[in-house]
Amino acid sequence: MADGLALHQVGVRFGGLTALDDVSLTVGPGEVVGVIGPNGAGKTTLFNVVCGFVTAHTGTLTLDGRPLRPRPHRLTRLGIARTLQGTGLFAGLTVLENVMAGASHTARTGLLPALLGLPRSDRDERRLREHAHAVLADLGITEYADAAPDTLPFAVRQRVALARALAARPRLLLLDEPAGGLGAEDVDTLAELIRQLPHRATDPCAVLLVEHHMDLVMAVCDRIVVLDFGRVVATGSPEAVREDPAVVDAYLGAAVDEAA
Ligand SMILES: Nc1ncnc2c1ncn2[C@@H]1O[C@H](COP(=O)(O)OP(=O)(O)OP(=O)(O)O)[C@@H](O)[C@H]1O
Repeated sequence: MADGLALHQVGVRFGGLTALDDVSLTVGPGEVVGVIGPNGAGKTTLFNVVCGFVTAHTGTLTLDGRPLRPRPHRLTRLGIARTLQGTGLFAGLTVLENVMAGASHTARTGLLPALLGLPRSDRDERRLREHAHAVLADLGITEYADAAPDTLPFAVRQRVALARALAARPRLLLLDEPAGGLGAEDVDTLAELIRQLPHRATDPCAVLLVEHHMDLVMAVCDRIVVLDFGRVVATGSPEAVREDPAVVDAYLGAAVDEAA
């Protein structure tokens, strides 16, 4: 069975409403895969299934061929990290501390030794701090290390949220609408960053990107999965998907509905 993440015929219902129906997709190592679709197509539900916020009623998930039953608090231990809509940064912590929190599961000592200030927790903290600094440098935001997140422009906060996710050294990064609230120039910078992720010298990772922003998806994805009414209506390269009549139909239908 293939390496990476795979969803096999996943279905989700909310009461009488079918949010996902028979959805299959894969994200292999080194791939950037995008999920797009009009409003209500099921993108957020799919993201939530992979994060473990929503349980699939039918179908299965696998990671490297092994059954995956995601739980939000256990994702990083599986090598999966995520960013959510908005930045979700801790307001009481500095940028550096937020990024350290992203990697804290790698610390060998638990909370108690840290609170008691035991030597091993000092070593752990120094290691986390150095790693967090390296990730900030990698993303070009070292200058904000000591700042409080809520004093920073939104685009920088987004980047800090990404740094926090990357600090966990994921093999797979899940991005939920990372372009939301960004201007055109910031979207271009983000696109460049996402494209690099699978090719980084240290800790390269695959990406599953759920996103409204078509230009971003077209610019960064190797493969795009198009959802409409909870079903996959097309899968392929950006070029193939752009030309696919089912995709044009899905978006045109949505545009006509909105106009009405
Ligand atoms: N917790 C829930 N309870 C009931 N219905 C839900 C719930 N979450 C989503 N839905 C419904 O499931 C369908 C898919 O919603 P979802 O949010 O996944 O779509 P989406 O593609 O992310 O939409 P958008 O682009 O507007 O964010 C919609 O009809 C939505 O109203």
